[in-house]
Amino acid sequence: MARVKAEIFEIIGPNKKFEESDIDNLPYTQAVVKEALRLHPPLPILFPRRAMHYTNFMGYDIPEITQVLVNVWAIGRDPESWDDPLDFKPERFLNSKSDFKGQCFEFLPFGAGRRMCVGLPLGNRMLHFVLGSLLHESDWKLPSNINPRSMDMKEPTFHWTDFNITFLYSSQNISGQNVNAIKRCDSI
Ligand code: HEM
Repeated sequence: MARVKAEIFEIIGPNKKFEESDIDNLPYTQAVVKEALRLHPPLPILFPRRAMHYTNFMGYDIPEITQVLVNVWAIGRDPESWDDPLDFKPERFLNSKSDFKGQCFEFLPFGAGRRMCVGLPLGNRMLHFVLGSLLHESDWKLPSNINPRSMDMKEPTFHWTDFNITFLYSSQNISGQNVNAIKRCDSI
């Protein structure tokens, strides 16, 4: 928080209001927003997709009419893609090409493909604008009797190994399909 504040004060100064046009000049603030979205994507599982026909994807058989759920929450914490995945380290996004425009498959807080979030430009701007304005206008402190280390910031959710992609079957499909032929996709 101190580093974001320092960056905002250096670029904007104490008297001017935070404006959307300032966002492009705040790389560390952008990295903080990305790191928050990596660890805490507001939509942890993307909207379901359905395979229109049989396909083989990276060696995995996906029968027709399979619903595919992409677990963005787990992908964002996958140790194969991220160093120290559970640590909040915005620096990992500085000088990195990793972005959430749907091309970096290890980082998909707005989804990807045809059904990716149409509100990305607005959502992205608002996150920076709200965070930036709150930090620019006010000093934030915990009450004196609260210790940051003792605060429970855990989310009541599953462990990353539970699944990265799950295949569900409609009842009409189960009867006709060899379910055993379908492998679990642990990493994408
Ligand atoms: C931090 C802000 C936001 C995040 C993280 C977010 C995330 C997402 C995600 C993950 C999806 C599903 C994409 C997929 O399945 O590939 C989605 C879809 C969608 N989002 Fe957002 N969203 C945000 C803000 C917004 C805003 C501000 C709007 C509208 C003003 C919006 C409108 C939509 C719509 C309409 C869809 C459905 C698109 C479709 O099915 O074709 N989102 N969003």
